[in-house]
Amino acid sequence: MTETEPTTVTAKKLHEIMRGYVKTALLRTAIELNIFDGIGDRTVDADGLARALGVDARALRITLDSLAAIGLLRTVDGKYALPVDGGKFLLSSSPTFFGPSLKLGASDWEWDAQKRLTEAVRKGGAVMDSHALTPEFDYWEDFAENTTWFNNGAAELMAEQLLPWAKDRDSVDVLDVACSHGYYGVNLAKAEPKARVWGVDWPNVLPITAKNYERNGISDRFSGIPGDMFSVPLGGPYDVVMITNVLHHFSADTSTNLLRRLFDALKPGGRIAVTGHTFVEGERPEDKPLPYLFSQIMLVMTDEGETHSTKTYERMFTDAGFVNPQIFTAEKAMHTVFTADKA
Ligand SMILES: C[S@@+](CC[C@H](N)C(=O)[O-])C[C@H]1O[C@@H](n2cnc3c(N)ncnc32)[C@H](O)[C@@H]1O
Repeated sequence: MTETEPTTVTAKKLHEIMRGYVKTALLRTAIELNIFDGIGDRTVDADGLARALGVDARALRITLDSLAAIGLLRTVDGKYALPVDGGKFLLSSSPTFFGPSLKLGASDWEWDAQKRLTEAVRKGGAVMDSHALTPEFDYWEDFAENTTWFNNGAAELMAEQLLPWAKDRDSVDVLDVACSHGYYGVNLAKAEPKARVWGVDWPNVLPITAKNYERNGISDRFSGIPGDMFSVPLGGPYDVVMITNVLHHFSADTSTNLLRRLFDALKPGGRIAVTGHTFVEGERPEDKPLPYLFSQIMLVMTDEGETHSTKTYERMFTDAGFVNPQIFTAEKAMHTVFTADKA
């Protein structure tokens, strides 16, 4: 590990961190009140916008100034406009509207859970009554409904890795474990007409998956397997097993046991495809914060989950019997894609 500049702490930095929740509240409120849609491509004054939105004018002026202070609006001669290119993420008409993500990342559940972080650190895991490991947890319905475009980059990257390999196979039967919205299977099935997908998830989530397959015109190639991925009969054997953004809910040992079960569901010569946040062992959290902050979310959501390193992923694959573990990253993908084969 190389020596670098020592981390400095200033009162300003502490104030910013301490009041980080104010920024979360501002973003939530701006979306809930349709402030960005209300502005659109115009430059508006606070009083007019307050009338249009039916809110208090003084309170809105304060909120608009605060939104400008954190870079989510621009002020022009005392009026307000969206930041340059802001509409891409801030307008509900945009295909990359960020609003739905707030139902997860700024949800009451996540907020309440982080308020109890101290308890979670004392205990070593989730303290909320319902959490990621609770069967039919309603947060997973919101996840399936609202994890929109930002999963697509990794889903595309995974399909790009699987398609050339799948092209010459007689069948492409896919098991998508903990499939949620189903985008990973949808992406593959849309590009590979032979692909048929069986999706495992809790019974309250699978109707949302089915709707997404229907929306994409491929519902005839999707079947749901409702139940607990650790115990439900998985059917098969399959050519491909996917398990995306799930292994970080568990310790490496529990994940390896699950991978062994998935290994058994694959045909010889089959392939497993996994995605997740990860880090390279030896890298410093200071240099690449996201995977470490994601672990912090897993800490309050699960009993033993955390972001696994690339080395841990490789070890989990080989301990579960897989060969040829590979890692793929791309600028467009927020998550890393891993594949490994059943010899
Ligand atoms: C973080 S989401 C991942 C969803 C999707 N694969 C993705 O990459 O975005 C976790 C999913 O796992 C499902 N899940 C969690 N525990 C499960 C279990 N024991 N059996 C079946 N599904 C489970 C949840 O319902 C949820 O849909």
